[in-house]
Amino acid sequence: MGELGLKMQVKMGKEKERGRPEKLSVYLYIPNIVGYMRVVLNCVAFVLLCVSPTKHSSPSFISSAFVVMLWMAGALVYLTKPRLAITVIICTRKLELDSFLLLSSSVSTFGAVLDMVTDRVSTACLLVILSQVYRPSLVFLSLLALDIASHWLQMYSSHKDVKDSTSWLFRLYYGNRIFMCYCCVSCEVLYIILLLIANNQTENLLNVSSLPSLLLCLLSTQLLMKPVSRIMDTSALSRYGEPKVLSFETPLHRNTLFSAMSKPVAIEVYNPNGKYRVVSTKPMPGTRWINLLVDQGCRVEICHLKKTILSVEDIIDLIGNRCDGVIGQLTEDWGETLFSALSKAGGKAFSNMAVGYNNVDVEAANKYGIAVGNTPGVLTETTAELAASLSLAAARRIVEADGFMRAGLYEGWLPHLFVGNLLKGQTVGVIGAGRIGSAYARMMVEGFKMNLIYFDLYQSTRLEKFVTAYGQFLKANGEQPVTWKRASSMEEVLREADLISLHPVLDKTTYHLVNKERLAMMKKEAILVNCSRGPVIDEEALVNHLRENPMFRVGLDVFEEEPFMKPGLADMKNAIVVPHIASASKWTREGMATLAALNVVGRIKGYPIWSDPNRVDPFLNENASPPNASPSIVNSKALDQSFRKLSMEHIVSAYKRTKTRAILLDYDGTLMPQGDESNLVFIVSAKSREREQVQM
Ligand SMILES: NC(=O)C1=CN([C@@H]2O[C@H](COP(=O)(O)OP(=O)(O)OC[C@H]3O[C@@H](n4cnc5c(N)ncnc54)[C@H](O)[C@@H]3O)[C@@H](O)[C@H]2O)C=CC1
Ligand SMILES: O=C(O)C(=O)CO
Repeated sequence: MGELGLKMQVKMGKEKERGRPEKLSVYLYIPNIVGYMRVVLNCVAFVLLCVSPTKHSSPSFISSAFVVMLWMAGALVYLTKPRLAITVIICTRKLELDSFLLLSSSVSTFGAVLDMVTDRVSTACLLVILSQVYRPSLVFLSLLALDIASHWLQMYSSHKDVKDSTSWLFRLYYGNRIFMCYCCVSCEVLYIILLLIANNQTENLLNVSSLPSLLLCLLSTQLLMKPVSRIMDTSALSRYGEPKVLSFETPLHRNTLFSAMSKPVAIEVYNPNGKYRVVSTKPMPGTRWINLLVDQGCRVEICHLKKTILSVEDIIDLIGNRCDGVIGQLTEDWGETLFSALSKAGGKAFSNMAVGYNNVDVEAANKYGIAVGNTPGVLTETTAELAASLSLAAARRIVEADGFMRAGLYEGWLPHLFVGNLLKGQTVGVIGAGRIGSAYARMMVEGFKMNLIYFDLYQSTRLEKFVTAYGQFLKANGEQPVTWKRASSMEEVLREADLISLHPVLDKTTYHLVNKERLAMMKKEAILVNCSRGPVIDEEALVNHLRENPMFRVGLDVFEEEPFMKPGLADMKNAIVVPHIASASKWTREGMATLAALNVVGRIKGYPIWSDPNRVDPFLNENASPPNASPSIVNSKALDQSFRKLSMEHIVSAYKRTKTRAILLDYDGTLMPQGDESNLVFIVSAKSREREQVQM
């Protein structure tokens, strides 16, 4: 650990310069200094005593008794620990008390203390005997004091709180069990050798009638107990599916020296010495996002608080007094208070792990110059697929039928049993035909040959072209062609469609977009699906409508006051309700985490903003490094007006200067150079929603 300590010490010294809390750096220094003293003393002891071991007559009765007591205590703890761990695991699995599991493992404060105490008992036994059989005994007693002090201090600072993948030494130590084992037992082995040397000079080691020999045999057994108990422990934990708990890659961060003893702070830290501090308010799927942040020099802190929705106060605590960026969740209230706290902590970026950002006060972020990221594109198809699933489940009454079967009510096929709606040839209505709305429309048109009617503030020519082409294809094959219509009002969609799916953003214009009056306009047997945001529907009005119209069905992924449902909704057989899982596919969630992380680090490092948030594939390719850009920053214009001020003249002169190959016209008003000199592309403000590529 000595060299590791040095590395940590040097890095922490630098850290201090960057303004980390000094308290932590000091704590990290102490164990390392103590550690070095230990190494030096070990060497002195070894040389001194190998050269001229002065055999002490015989250990006094008191010290022998002390040694035996220590040994017994150590052995007892070792013998009971694996069993204790297994019992706790079984109980916690049954009772779902994960915190207990954490407590019993060696990454919790309690588990780590237990670990340390048993180790120290073992070392103490040897050192006390050595101090009796050798002179000067003071060396051994000092070694014992140092051993205890250094391990105790280390536990509350760097010990097991390290996953610095950039350091070859840490990788070797934490990634290689054999090397780690060697480091852990080498001191004890050294002491045993000393004991053997001393005993060999006078008596037969196997002479169990002599007290030192007997103790030596017993102690050797105890040294073996450590690896044996570890193996039992690890295999027991992996059998119960929690090998991660014992892994050194899942450290608990202890950010203050003593408060950690009573209340472990549930923060997982990666790359503790990273230059930029990025906090994630929740653990997010996959590890790529962590690796990408670490590669860019970030210290990543992941909050593991059991609470599902973090309060503003919780997040203020997480931000602390130095934080460069935060990755947050759509359940959190990112307003003036949090942006002000983040700004005070030196923060530059926040990203929602979501495409929707109605939980974020973008004006407040602008005020503090903080970038707000979101995660478009990666969840488009996944979300559309859930909307399609809810549409089918509602049309064919799948959930009702499933409950019927499970209740043992099925007595045989009947002509009227769970009759639902055929989708083919009917009209699908889409409100908000953006990325997800369009993807959903294509699925329903192509998959079920439905006609399309949509309402959006913008024309979706690409979607229209798709339906036209598909209609022509069907016609050419002798089938009834599908049709499309862009409605001039939302009411038109409500009146005409048989199945309506809501995909707008949530803002002032879409709040209670579907209310009592508009529900009344819909067909009595229509199906309504909502995978956008709960408040787009007046949920109370919906419950009444469902009650009065039993053949009207809904599929809801989102609710007005999540996680709650309005009274009565849960009792409605004509409602299918799922807990906001529309984007919940593994690939998508991992991709969302990646985009959110890259948004934050991109802003921190001053990278440009990606030209097209609808085409984020280059960021999601796991086999290549992502572009040095923030994939999607929603307030880019407000943060950097200069992008917008560039005129066509600038573009043309830039084209001539740099041999730009193409210009992309985009609706969102940002102007961003992308690519390298030889392949420069500008994104130019334009009124049209559709993108055109103009070859120059
Ligand atoms: N349930 C879930 O898990 C998920 C929900 N979402 C929600 O879906 C929303 C849409 O996501 P994307 O399609 O990626 O966004 P998008 O920006 O591509 O599409 C939103 C569309 O809504 C339209 N719109 C805005 N105001 C409107 C109005 N008053 N009337 C009609 N249309 C209006 C916009 O013009 C735009 O075309 C997100 O904002 C989010 O709230 C997104 C992903 C997953
Ligand atoms: O991305 C969003 O907006 C969600 O609702 C969760 O995927």
